Amino acid sequence: MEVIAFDEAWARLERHLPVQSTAPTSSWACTHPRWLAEDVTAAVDLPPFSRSMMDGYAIHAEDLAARTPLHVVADVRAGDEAPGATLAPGQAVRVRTGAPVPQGTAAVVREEWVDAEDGAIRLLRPVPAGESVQPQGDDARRGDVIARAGQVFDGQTQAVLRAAGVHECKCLQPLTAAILSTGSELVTAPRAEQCLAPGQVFAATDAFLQSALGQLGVSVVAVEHAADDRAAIADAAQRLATRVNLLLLTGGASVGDADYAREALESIAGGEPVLFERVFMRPGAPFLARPTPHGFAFGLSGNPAAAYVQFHALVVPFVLRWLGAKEARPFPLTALVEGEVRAKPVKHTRVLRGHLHLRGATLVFRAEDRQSSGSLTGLVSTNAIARMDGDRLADGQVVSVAWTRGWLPSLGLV
Ligand SMILES: Nc1nc2c(c(=O)[nH]1)N[C@H]1C(S)=C(S)[C@@H](COP(=O)(O)OP(=O)(O)OC[C@H]3O[C@@H](n4cnc5c(N)ncnc54)[C@H](O)[C@@H]3O)O[C@H]1N2
Ligand code: MOO
Repeated sequence: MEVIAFDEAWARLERHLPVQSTAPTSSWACTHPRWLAEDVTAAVDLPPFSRSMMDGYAIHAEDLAARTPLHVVADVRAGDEAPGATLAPGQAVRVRTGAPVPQGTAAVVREEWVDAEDGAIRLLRPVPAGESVQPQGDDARRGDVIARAGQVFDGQTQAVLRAAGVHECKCLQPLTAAILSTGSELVTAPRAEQCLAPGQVFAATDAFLQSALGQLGVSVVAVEHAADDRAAIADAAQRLATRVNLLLLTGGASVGDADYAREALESIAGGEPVLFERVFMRPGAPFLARPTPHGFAFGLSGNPAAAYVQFHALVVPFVLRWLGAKEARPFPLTALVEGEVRAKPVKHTRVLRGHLHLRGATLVFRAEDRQSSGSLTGLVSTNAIARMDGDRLADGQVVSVAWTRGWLPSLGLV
């Protein structure tokens, strides 16, 4: 059986990225994150007109240090049209934040900097030219590129596109996924009164697979379980692979006589041959990948902790690239190791589960104490994985890492 290096596994995945179709996407409807398929240009100037950034008075260039009263000739609110007449020396126009300023405005002097009395204002201090005025097109001019292909299309990008008058853009289509956990020992829908029979375990893995895929905007349309039955697993794999883009099969990926994942993935009609079935990574060596007619199928290890590192180390960056995130790659960040980590010398790439946090301004990774593929409880506090290629990481050494818990770290919740 061929065993390939971690980097070779990623290289093969990259070479077999499915081509995802694009779809027009509204900037006015709330969606899960997607990725832009094309550069986007502003349809209007942003802001569309020169506007006041303060409640105050628009004044002429000759009056920036005026000592004599300025006559207030108009009053403009946000939503009003700009006054038709050009501002002349000696005049002021009362403006509210967001209101268009008249032609001839050199600055807006905020209310706190004037004495206003009887339709006139007196400056309490000189005002620099340009003060509190945002010129039309200051943020972007019509035709400027405001977002690029490969950038994320989420609420933040939608806000920019809307403001710049872009109501629709092209994004890559979102993906659908199915999870198929296999194993006759798995209890998948416990009732309150039901305990484990001898030899049984509660199915755990689909929980984090489903929630992490959801955070990537992948809709998980089916979560199924199959006993260790060759035909049942193959049938479910075929049915699900026809229905969704991404099939994640867990369990039965190893070499035992009841390990049917490879056969099941191979029997999916069409597509290309299995890209790999075993990777020099620990945990997570039994790891299958196969392009299918509708997308892709992975066979992850049955051990939940091994499936977790396989998923975050290779499946997540692959899915992100497939979704259109051009920059996605395994272990994209670096951190300093906190505490020494030692392991048996093997040619495997080890993937450590651990915790990323800030020490001052430095990102620091602390490995969980228990790294065995049989230990799952550490996942409650795990928020990252790190790559270890030798048998030792010294305290303070730079290590490549990946977040595994999305936005939670920035809230300090984990
Ligand atoms: N003779 C060999 N045996 C094994 C090898 C090997 O190279 N030669 N590899 C070992 C390694 S490494 C791993 S990892 C496991 C992976 O095996 P499978 O993918 O076939 O996984 P299973 O045997 O189906 O299950 C392993 C373990 O995990 C439990 N499990 C499975 N699914 C779930 C789930 N959804 N939730 C919770 N727990 C689950 C299952 O009960 C087993 O205890 O193979 C080694 N063996
Ligand atoms: O690859 Mo296995 O996950 O080490 O137990």
